[in-house]
Amino acid sequence: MQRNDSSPALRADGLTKRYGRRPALTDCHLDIPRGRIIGLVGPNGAGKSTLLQLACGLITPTAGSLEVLGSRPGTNAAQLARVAFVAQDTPVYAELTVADHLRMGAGLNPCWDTGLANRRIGQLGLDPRQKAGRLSGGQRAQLALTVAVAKRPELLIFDEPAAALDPLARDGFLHNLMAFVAELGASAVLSSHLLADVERVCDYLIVLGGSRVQIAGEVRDLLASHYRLVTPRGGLDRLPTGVEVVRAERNERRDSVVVRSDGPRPAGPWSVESLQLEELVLSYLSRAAEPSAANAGTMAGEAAR
Ligand SMILES: Nc1ncnc2c1ncn2[C@@H]1O[C@H](COP(=O)(O)OP(=O)(O)OP(=O)(O)O)[C@@H](O)[C@H]1O
Repeated sequence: MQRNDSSPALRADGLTKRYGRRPALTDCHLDIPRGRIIGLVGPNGAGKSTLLQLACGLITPTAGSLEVLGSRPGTNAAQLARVAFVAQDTPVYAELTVADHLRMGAGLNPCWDTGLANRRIGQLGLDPRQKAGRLSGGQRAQLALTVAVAKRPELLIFDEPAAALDPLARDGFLHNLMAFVAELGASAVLSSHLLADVERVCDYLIVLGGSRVQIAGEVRDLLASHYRLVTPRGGLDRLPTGVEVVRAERNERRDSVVVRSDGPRPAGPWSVESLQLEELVLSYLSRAAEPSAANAGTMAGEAAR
């Protein structure tokens, strides 16, 4: 049941969540189109699970707003049916069999796709009579993915889905995730500490750090608008104007600055190096972790002083 609806997959406006006085998310703004696989990355305690739980309607914001597929999350059964959530550790019911999970999914979800669920279980080679508690970690993750996808949701939400899986199981899981998202024409958001996984499957990135969105955007655009300038030591004063310094590093021989700029890559007495996604993420996370940076970028020239 795919709706012809152009509202964003996720839209956050000043989204803030505090637990008591502890901020988990602070003044977050997001506007993410549909049809993306969104990678949500950030260090422990950055607020990733909090954002995903808000998106499922399991918790509510302290301030600001969040819309999922154009509606407030979890407000009614129809909205719940449009979103599938797989929590950390891909929970399944240990005493229920694989077939029980599918029966339960069919009973609880109005758009349940029995054909898809059975086909998947067959492809995975899972025995429908097997209790879920006796499945391997990889099989449990695949069962949870199957149940989530057979709902035929418009948005799939995964909290660290592949963290406990060995590389082969992870590879299979991610492959299936991409295939399902394409088959359903859905969007997906997954949090992960595994940047290589994010790089492989995600076309949109959110970096959370210190409870704030550090950067968000299409991966392709982010990689095009960020690069590293390298100069001999002391060369930072000669950076071009108009570039935002994300992170500056110097050692005895050279200065190196990761910058953001939407303009053309500047010519000058520096070399320009493209970034891998991992380097881009680490640059923002390093900046967020620096107390003096106050999470704000500096413009060219300021960084060198
Ligand atoms: N139920 C809760 N009660 C109180 N504080 C909480 C609760 N849930 C999360 N927090 C706090 O909110 C902050 C964000 O936590 P969250 O679990 O969202 O981070 P995370 O990025 O998912 O971390 P991790 O990568 O370790 O899973 C942390 O400081 C955490 O201690």
